[in-house]
Amino acid sequence: MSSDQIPLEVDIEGAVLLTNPLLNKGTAFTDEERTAFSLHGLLPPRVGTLDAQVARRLQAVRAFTRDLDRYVFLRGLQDANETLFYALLTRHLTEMLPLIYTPTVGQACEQFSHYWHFPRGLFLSWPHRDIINQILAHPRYDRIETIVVSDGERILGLGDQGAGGMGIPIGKLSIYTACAGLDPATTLPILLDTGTDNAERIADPLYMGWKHERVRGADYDAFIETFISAVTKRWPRVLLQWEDFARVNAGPLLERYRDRLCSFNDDIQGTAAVAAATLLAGTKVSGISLCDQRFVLFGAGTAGSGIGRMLLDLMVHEGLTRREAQDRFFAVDRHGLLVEGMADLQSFQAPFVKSRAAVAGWQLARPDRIDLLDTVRNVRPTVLIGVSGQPGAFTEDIIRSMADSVERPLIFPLSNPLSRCEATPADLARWTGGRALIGTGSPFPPVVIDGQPVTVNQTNNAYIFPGVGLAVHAVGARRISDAMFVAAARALAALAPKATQAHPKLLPPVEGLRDVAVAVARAVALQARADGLCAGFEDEELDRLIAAKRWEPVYRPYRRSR
Ligand SMILES: NC(=O)C1=CN([C@@H]2O[C@H](COP(=O)(O)OP(=O)(O)OC[C@H]3O[C@@H](n4cnc5c(N)ncnc54)[C@H](OP(=O)(O)O)[C@@H]3O)[C@@H](O)[C@H]2O)C=CC1
Ligand SMILES: CC(=O)C(=O)O
Ligand SMILES: [Mg+2]
Repeated sequence: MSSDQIPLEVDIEGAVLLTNPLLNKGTAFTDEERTAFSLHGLLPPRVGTLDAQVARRLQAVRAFTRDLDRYVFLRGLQDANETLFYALLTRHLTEMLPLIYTPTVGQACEQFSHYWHFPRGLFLSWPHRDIINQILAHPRYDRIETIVVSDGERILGLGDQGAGGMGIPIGKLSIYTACAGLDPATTLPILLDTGTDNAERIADPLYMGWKHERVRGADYDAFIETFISAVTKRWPRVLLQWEDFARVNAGPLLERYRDRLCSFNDDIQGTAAVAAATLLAGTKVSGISLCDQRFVLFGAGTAGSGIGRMLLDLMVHEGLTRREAQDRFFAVDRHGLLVEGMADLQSFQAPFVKSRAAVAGWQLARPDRIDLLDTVRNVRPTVLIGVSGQPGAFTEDIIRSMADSVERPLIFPLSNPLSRCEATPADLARWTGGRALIGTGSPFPPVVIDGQPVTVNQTNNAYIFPGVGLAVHAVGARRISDAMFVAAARALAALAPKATQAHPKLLPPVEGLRDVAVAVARAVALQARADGLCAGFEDEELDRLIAAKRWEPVYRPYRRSR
């Protein structure tokens, strides 16, 4: 008998059972179960199947005209019946992912206080900072193994959404379950509500968060310390993913806590790994090796610095000195190319700052500032990566200039959601005569050039974090090293479909994300073992360990607990 057929002991009945999303089966409760759990009369008489339920909900999702309505419907389904929600998601991943994740989740975070109808996850707010231990102590959280936490300050490229940022931890954890197969009963989305500086949210009478300007500095740090102390006390082996924190906090929080609990920052490390993987696959198509590329990074913040650091490490690993690797790297931020002596340089940007001598002979439009176009004209990059949240920043001039000096330019406008992307794939394809190898953070509508479909790779960290989490739980990793993310990147790059046509795919398709999670998990687990971060295991045990952590969205039979 497979584990899915072993009856589950259930101790609730009637309407209470039907309103428990982890146990509810809706119309799929069998006649025997309806008798055993006092469900007769509460459901229409005909017993249904999961397949029929999926078909019904798919029809309903498709009947809406607006994606935000589809999102609200799907969130309602998740709150009513998680098995059905995940069955729908996993069977129609390509169609559902943009609805529960980027781009739609961006709009959902902005509108959070307007469509909200049912609690999910935990809101830990500054006014309740003294009772965090008490809140976490509830037995309903006994099984928690994975947390995604945000403070809502940098939601995608949409800035501060305050409490509405909760949409992101919910969405990320849905991907953990759909792709990595983590049991939803073991996941917990958390929003740390330390106020918002978004004037629109504060002015909104329906805003549900703490209406107060953001707590900052030492008070903020003390709040996070209280939170982490409570988390590590309650769940010493938990995996915690930091998500969508502002630039000022993202890096420092990762560094402060990565040795205190098993945690990583998805925007820094997950994004770096997916960008590196797409790029490694791209080097095979362009024929230019990693160490021969010239990189321009637009947006030297959280994601940008993570991508930059991983690429530097990879180039050093391939044989360049750190200096040589840095010489191939140019980072443009809000005030232009990062050059020594500039105001507002951040310590995490240090590896990417150019000396004045390095840019001395450059032709510039203005003497006081080196913008992206100047940089592209002078560097003649082979790779252009955007993580700035600035729509339209990759202009026609910039892209045409880049395409003049490289046959297959690698262009990755990674900012989310669609409205924040640095350029549309259609424009990139047009301005480069279809030669660009394109990666975007969110899924775009298909592009056709000269009658040929142009591949747009969805270079999103959803290709990485599910596999990392699966590995952590499968082998009981205590901590997460940068090398584990490099292993994830290499494993993903190795899955790139063989490049046979003019518009090759650099990443496996989204419908393959479940297999990707397993392949990434294998590589990450092996690296965790090599780094001494988990107990030993035999190679041949690994597939079994991974499979044992995978929950499937199927209905198990129930019997009453005695
Ligand atoms: N595809 C993917 O998987 C991922 C995509 N992203 C996307 O990347 C974007 C950035 O995220 P993240 O790095 O965390 O955000 P950050 O705010 O940390 O970084 C953005 C950087 O861009 C800079 N910037 C702002 N305006 C300009 C401008 N006009 N020109 C050049 N630089 C500018 C910012 O400077 P300043 O702080 O001064 O404003 C900041 O340094 C978001 O849209 C996010 O959705 C992020 C993670 C994963
Ligand atoms: C994808 C993601 O993590 C972001 O845009 O922040
Ligand atoms: Mg993010």
